[in-house]
Amino acid sequence: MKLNAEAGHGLFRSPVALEAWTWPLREIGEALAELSRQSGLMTTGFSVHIPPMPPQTDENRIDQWLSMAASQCEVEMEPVETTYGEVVTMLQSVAPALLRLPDSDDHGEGRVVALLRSGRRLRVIGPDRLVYRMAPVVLRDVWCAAFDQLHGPALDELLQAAGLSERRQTQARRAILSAQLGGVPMRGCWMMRRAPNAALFKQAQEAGLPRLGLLFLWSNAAALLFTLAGWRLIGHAALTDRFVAGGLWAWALLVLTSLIFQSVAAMTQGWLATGVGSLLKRRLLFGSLQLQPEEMRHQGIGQFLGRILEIETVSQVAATGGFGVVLSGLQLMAALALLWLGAGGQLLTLAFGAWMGLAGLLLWRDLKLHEIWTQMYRAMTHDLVERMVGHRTRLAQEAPAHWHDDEDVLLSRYLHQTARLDRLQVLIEVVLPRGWLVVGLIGLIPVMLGPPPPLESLAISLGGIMLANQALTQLVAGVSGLVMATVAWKQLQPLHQAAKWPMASMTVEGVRMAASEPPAEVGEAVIRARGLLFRYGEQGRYVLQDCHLDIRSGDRLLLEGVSGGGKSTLAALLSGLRQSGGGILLLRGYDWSTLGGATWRRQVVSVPQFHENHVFTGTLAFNVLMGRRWPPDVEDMMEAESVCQQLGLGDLMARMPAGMQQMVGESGWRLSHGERSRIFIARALLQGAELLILDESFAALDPATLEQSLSYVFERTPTLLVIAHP
Ligand SMILES: Nc1ncnc2c1ncn2[C@@H]1O[C@H](COP(=O)(O)OP(=O)(O)OP(=O)(O)O)[C@@H](O)[C@H]1O
Repeated sequence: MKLNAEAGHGLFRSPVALEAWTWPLREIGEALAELSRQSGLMTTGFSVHIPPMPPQTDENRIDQWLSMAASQCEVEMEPVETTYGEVVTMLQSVAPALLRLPDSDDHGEGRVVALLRSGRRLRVIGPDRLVYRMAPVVLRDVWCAAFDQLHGPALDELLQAAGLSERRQTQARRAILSAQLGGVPMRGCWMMRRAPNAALFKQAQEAGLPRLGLLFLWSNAAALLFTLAGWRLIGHAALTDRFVAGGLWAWALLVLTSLIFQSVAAMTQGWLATGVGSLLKRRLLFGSLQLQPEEMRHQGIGQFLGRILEIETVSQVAATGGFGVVLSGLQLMAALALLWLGAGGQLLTLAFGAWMGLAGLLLWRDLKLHEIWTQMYRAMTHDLVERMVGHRTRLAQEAPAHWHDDEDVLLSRYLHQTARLDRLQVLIEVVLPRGWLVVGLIGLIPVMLGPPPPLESLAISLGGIMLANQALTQLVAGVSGLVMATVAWKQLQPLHQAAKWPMASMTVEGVRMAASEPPAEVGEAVIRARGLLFRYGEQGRYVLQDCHLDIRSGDRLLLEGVSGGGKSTLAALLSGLRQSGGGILLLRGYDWSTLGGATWRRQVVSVPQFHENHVFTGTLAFNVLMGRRWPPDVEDMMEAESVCQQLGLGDLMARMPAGMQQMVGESGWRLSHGERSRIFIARALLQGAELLILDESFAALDPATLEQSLSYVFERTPTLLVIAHP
């Protein structure tokens, strides 16, 4: 197949075969590595080689392979969906991206396009690492070829019969197909982004923040310079008593130019604030998702909530405080220059330097007091949330007279600290800027006592004193904001640090195994455990000791034992939610570090006990299809509905007005204990794992529903381990 792509950077312009600028599907990992290199998103010098993907067409597995390849290349691939009618618009903005073409080439194998640049001319990277340029419609035609071929022939006949020229026919064909198929969803595109755990500065660079910062600095400096020039002009005219029309025009022009620069600075400030805010939020949200559930529990929900609230402080106050400080820095420099040039000379400049030193000391003290105050404030939020969560226990356990004792102590300490902080704030916000005016005027007294200075240099000194006062006011406001943001940032450190951890562990071997190995044959070893050891914490007693276990494909096992005997702990080890403290644990012959956590957890799925599991606020479909690619396609939805029906949830779905799209969870449709436990089972079944572990999942079901659900689970699961009490 030949298409009108141009090779190189315009070196030659002959039509190039499709095979030259598209990659075989099995080399999708290599295409991704090359794309991340050429787009500049991968910064490490060494070359990454991703082995060929085992042959397959399953979208989920291709997704998995891509995620693995992306994690090796410091990027993240996000699936993008569009519609037939919007393909060209999407291609013009989606790069860097990978596009999977329908399996229609001569070898019956799918192909992939590595889209490097979007715009009016697309640039794609071929397997020879050369860049090819083409119009968006060329790629559109290739991507949509399957649809066009389906509907095209009948249309072509009609257009030929209409007697249109060839060019008009092509245009009319595209327009009619767009109108007919405009809403048809198009999948198979993945947008490439820098991984959220990449260095913060790199992400800021990508968002163009340093450039915006420079523009902000530059426009403010220019605005200040033009304002000072305006003052100079008008001051000179006033002192020499020489007002001329030309001078007034020049002054108006200077003021107008300064206004223009101020507007640019204000606009840039807005863009910067939004950019910094969204960057921080994205980063910290990613960090919070990286935390282990155990860690969150250890910190408590109150501490966690307090931290989340701090995100808002950092993103809002850091930006506004930062702008204030930058602006005041510029004004301070200008004020120092004026003070030096004016009648006050060295003495006044030194006095201002000393005053700045005092300001620095007070602001440092402010930072320290603020830190203590924020810790108290967060401890109170933590305490309040914990008390709200456990208020019934408190009502039952404590005498009414003592219900609020601890709160009173916390509150009085907090108020004491607040009063100290308020006193310091008065000093900083009121005394510091106004006090300087007094000091500045006193600094001029020696000048006034000597021979009278020229009026112009006296005016410059006065201008310098006023400007320094303005700069101090600005500085105080800016630094106060920065102090708050610094303290909040310290609170957010655990989230920020967590955002630097490597993403969900995916190894080449693990993904290759998941993508290529056929399901285990009946009787083949799935799990092999030898001498497993486990205890909670460093000091606790061993919950599992010298544990041996073999699970083979096709097994239906029942695990019974005394309460607290370690059954759920074993399930957590087998499903990769916890790591054993010793012994050997193999999944189909591979250990944890070879397979990587992501593959392990896909192969063994566990439904934990009721209190450890969650129905999320979202649709029923979302809750049962969480283990699959989202958004789901029609087949996923049909399968999910059928699984729910088979687990006896048909009645519930019939009662729900929106069926599978009904909102469930905290604020949605209320579900019974038994309904929730079957939603958990459906979620696990739909993940299609090799081994399913059900931990007391049937406890809330009546005998008939239990039998129906159990026989369906038997039917669908290759290997099953059920934990139950006798
Ligand atoms: N997160 C944890 N931190 C510390 N100890 C724990 C933790 N989870 C469980 N344990 C302890 O480990 C032991 C085994 O608990 P596990 O939940 O595995 O038992 P089980 O056999 O599943 O019990 P049951 O049949 O009552 O559900 C118990 O003594 C329990 O107190």
